[in-house]
Amino acid sequence: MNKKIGFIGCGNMGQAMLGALVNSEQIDAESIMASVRTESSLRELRKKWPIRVTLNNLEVVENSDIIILAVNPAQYESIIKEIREVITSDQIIVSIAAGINMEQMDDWFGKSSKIIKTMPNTPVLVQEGMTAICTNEHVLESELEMMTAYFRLFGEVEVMEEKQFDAFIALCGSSPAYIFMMIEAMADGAVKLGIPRKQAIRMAEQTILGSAKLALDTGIHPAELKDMVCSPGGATIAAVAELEKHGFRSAVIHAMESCAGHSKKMNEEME
Ligand SMILES: NC(=O)C1=CN([C@@H]2O[C@H](COP(=O)(O)OP(=O)(O)OC[C@H]3O[C@@H](n4cnc5c(N)ncnc54)[C@H](OP(=O)(O)O)[C@@H]3O)[C@@H](O)[C@H]2O)C=CC1
Ligand SMILES: O=C(O)[C@@H]1CCC=N1
Repeated sequence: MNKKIGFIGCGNMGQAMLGALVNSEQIDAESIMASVRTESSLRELRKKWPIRVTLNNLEVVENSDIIILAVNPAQYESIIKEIREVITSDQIIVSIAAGINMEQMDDWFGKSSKIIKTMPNTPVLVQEGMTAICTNEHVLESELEMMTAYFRLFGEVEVMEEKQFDAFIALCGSSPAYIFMMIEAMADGAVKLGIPRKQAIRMAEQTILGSAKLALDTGIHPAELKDMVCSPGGATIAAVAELEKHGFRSAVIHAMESCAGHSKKMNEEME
């Protein structure tokens, strides 16, 4: 855990990863450097995190062993073309972008750079992330092991084939948004039923956390856990019937298809 880590771009996802690294207390914050585009983001970063910050992307490259590209997909091509001359063959480049494949990145780098493609999610900030990871052929097995260890600081990590990434984005990269919508909707329902908003949000959050933990810790299939809540002729099955009537599960499945489809389309548009 003694590598120098650089972030090029450090917004929502970059700061979730940065926060996890700093909070892990296994990485010296002084060994982390991040660049952003605007003065206002630079000031904000400097205020929030005890790391080195800059507006110069090349300075990040020159000061890092591992370089995380945490800009939006539309910026990838220009950033890669900006930094490729100063990247050396032993530096590791980490992509976190949706919709950009490794072949495309190889092409933009135009040389044998070591690329690790990942898809993290925002729960990495609290070390409960779920990250998928794959590499190009220039990354050694030992380097993949090292990077997996770094990603474990963020939560769970799984090596996956690149062709599964669009589906993984729908399942884990984007899904915190659906879960937060669920929390918000449950809180709205509770407010409608007379519970104050703040209390309702906290109770909904704890219930979602507890349900996920119950499923993970027991290994019981979610359908069975659902059945265990539904007492015969009881209140829960009335709610379940209503959710089915409004296509709850179908809405989730279609949303995920749309998410994965969009990610695939982004890939095609970049080619
Ligand atoms: N948000 C999420 O939950 C997830 C996002 N991702 C991926 O993470 C990446 C970033 O997303 P997200 O964090 O949401 O985006 P944000 O818009 O929050 O952050 C983008 C960052 O890039 C910086 N930036 C833009 N242009 C440049 C430049 N030329 N040089 C240096 N920095 C630049 C911005 O700086 P400034 O503020 O100064 O403009 C900002 O810090 C995307 O590729 C996305 O696909 C992956 C998984 C989950
Ligand atoms: O919305 C996006 O495209 C990114 C990828 C996963 C989460 N946010």
